[in-house]
Amino acid sequence: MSPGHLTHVPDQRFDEFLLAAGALTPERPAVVEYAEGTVRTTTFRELQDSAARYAAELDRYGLDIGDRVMIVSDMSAQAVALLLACAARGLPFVPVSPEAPPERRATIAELAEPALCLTAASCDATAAPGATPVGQGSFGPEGIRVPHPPVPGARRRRALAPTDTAYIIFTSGTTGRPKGVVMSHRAVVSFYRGMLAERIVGADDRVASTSPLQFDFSLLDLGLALGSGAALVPVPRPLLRWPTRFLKVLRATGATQVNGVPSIWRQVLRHVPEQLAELPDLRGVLFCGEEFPTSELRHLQRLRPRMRLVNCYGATESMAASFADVPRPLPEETRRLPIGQGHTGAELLLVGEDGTVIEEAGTVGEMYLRSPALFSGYWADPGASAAALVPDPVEPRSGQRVFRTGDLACRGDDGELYFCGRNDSQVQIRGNRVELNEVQRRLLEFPGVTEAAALVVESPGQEPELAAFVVFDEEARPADESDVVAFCLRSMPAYMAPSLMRVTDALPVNQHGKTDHRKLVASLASA
Ligand SMILES: Nc1ncnc2c1ncn2[C@@H]1O[C@H](COS(=O)(=O)NC(=O)C[C@H](N)c2ccccc2)[C@@H](O)[C@H]1O
Repeated sequence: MSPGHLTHVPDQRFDEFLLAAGALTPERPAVVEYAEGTVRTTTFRELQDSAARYAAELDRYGLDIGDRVMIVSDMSAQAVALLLACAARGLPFVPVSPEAPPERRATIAELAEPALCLTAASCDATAAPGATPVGQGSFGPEGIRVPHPPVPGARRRRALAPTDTAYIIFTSGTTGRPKGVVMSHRAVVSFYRGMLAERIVGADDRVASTSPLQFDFSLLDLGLALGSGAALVPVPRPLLRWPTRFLKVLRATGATQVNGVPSIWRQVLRHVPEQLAELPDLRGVLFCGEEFPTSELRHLQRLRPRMRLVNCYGATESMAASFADVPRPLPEETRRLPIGQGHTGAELLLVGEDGTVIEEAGTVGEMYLRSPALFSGYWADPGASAAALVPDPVEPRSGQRVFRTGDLACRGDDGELYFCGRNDSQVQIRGNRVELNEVQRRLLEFPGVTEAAALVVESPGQEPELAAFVVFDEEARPADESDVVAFCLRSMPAYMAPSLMRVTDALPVNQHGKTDHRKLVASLASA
């Protein structure tokens, strides 16, 4: 966008944006689903009708603008219709994956206090422990069923504003409690518009989505597909683990674009590269969430040299921040991928420890994001919100807030930004955010554990792994390592549970008295 030139486009709700392009072509496919060998298509007209039916059913419960609806489901045509219905009624949706353990769902419900918790009729997620039946229900092709509906409260709102909340995504939090990222209709639609300016897909594309609904990557895929008048192809999560079945879904649905974290390609590249090379329709891949190992990226490029590869960088606090095409072919000397400088309408700044903006190439700084797509704040956490949404370092007097990403980067000679890691204890496991402090706190809750450490172990060509070390009280009988892992899995998603667990007599400390992570990692090698 040229400086000073703002095109006037009226604010749209999340659902209005997503249905606008398809309204011009109502008979075209909006969602293409694959189940047990059959492909089922939902047109834009059918999707709009389903959303309208769900919205009318939601009206029965007398909910007010801002009342939350927790949705436990994988991505599907029905789930998309329900997201659209909630948005049309100003009801913030809180997406939770059926894979999330019941205790995690209970924690999110405790924090978000949803008026309704609707579970997809097709999924057998067990009820969260201690959940009261009020507001618990299901949704599916037959509609919404809530056996014990909530009693309507007094209405406090008259009309929805663009700054009202479209959704809240709960992600790993440093305090050991999930953090709720609150995204407004204006923020999400601003991001979607910035993303569409990158021309990643067109109306004839079919965008395969491989992320769970509770990961905002799935919402990016939804906006990229429907916003472009293209079709969304939800890839059934269980099939992702089988490379041949994953490719079979792509072939059967005619997917032309595949979005996902880098690790979804690992097994395909390892076991069935020739099948990937032969896929007839695939012409684009977008990845995000963590760095794509350059060796694997080169392999992918060799197999499909004409395919466009887009590196998407960003955090849930703005859905994403930038897009950068991977150079084709990737030069041999390339060690780091460019992440771009901010999508259309957004700007990534590099800021030094002294708070000044860094312009020169080669100097590492922390990325701050200026964007209309910034989140409203963390749910019920004004302190964390104020620490993340800070005064504009270029002109603090303006009152404009920018997002402190916690990510380090440096500018190349080409002016491009290159990711250089984090400045805190947040790590990415298979593209998912993990706060090591949250894992550590959970380990310390295990009966008898007196000390705990969680860290990430990285080895070339392998996925980063979570390692954990626990020390038991002398009087306590040390538990089996597997019991400690199971204890973590009860309250956290699988990607947050340590895959390397060690019971040890003591944690080594360095000269500052801090846990010596290097020695812990070395102890794994010697074991
Ligand atoms: N392309 C990258 N290279 C390298 N490190 C990265 C990259 N994309 C994120 N990250 C890292 O992941 C962190 C964000 O983690 S997160 O909040 O869980 N969100 C995500 O990972 C997904 C993110 N919301 C998203 C959703 C949809 C499309 C793009 C991005 C960033 O702060 C970075 O540290």
